[in-house]
Amino acid sequence: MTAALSVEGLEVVFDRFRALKGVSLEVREGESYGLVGESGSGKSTLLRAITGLAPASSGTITVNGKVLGKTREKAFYREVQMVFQDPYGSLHPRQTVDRLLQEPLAIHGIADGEKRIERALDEVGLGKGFRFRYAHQLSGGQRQRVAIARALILEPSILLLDEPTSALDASVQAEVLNLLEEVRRRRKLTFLMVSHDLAIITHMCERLMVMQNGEVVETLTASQLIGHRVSEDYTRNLLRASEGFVRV
Ligand SMILES: Nc1ncnc2c1ncn2[C@@H]1O[C@H](COP(=O)(O)OP(=O)(O)OP(=O)(O)O)[C@@H](O)[C@H]1O
Repeated sequence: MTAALSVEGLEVVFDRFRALKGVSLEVREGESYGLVGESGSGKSTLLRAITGLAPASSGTITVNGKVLGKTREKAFYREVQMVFQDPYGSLHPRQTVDRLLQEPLAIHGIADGEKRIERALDEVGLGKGFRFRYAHQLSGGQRQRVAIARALILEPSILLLDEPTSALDASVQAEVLNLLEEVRRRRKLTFLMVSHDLAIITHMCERLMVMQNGEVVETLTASQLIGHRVSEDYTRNLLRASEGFVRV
């Protein structure tokens, strides 16, 4: 299978702090790939470097066979979209859902906006009734659905998901995770997903990478993690720390 996304020797330095120290990974087309590791290990920085929000000082990022340059061209965002952790911060509260969805369409000069907006709202389980509501009138779960609709509206092939449900209540979390999984299957999307919750990662992802201090510790399949067939003590400790998961 071809790689949808590959990262080779990626370095990110903030002032003199090396947040990523030569990270490599390969995500296959249509795969859902997880990133785990304790807080500060560089998971978000990796997603942000892919989208151009964090400065890569060296390394190569390839998306659908195309090596990215220093800056992201407009076309990149039609291939890759990101969903952030906090649906309160990522959507302007005083904008209507319609305006939030129109914005990327206008930037990319897309003509069949009406159809895309209706499809996206249906797909995320909100429907037309939500189109002229303001973001501040929505619950956290509904906001995250709008954020997902906005990510889908340009019909990307890759979604980068940074803890997409950790700001939500447990019951809403499951609904949003199921929605993401449905959308992935329907649209044959590739996911690269960060979560601190190993149960979520093993539920959603086929393979995963464990990170620590800006480096790759090991890569595993979900079933290796579930079966505790891990090579590194760091991963064993992560498993131990998520005790609920260990008991399963
Ligand atoms: N813009 C920035 N300027 C300076 N340091 C930064 C910046 N962004 C991230 N860092 C640092 O880089 C390291 C990795 O941060 P990152 O957010 O990628 O970790 P993470 O694994 O996603 O953690 P969490 O699970 O808490 O979100 C941290 O030490 C963080 O303080």
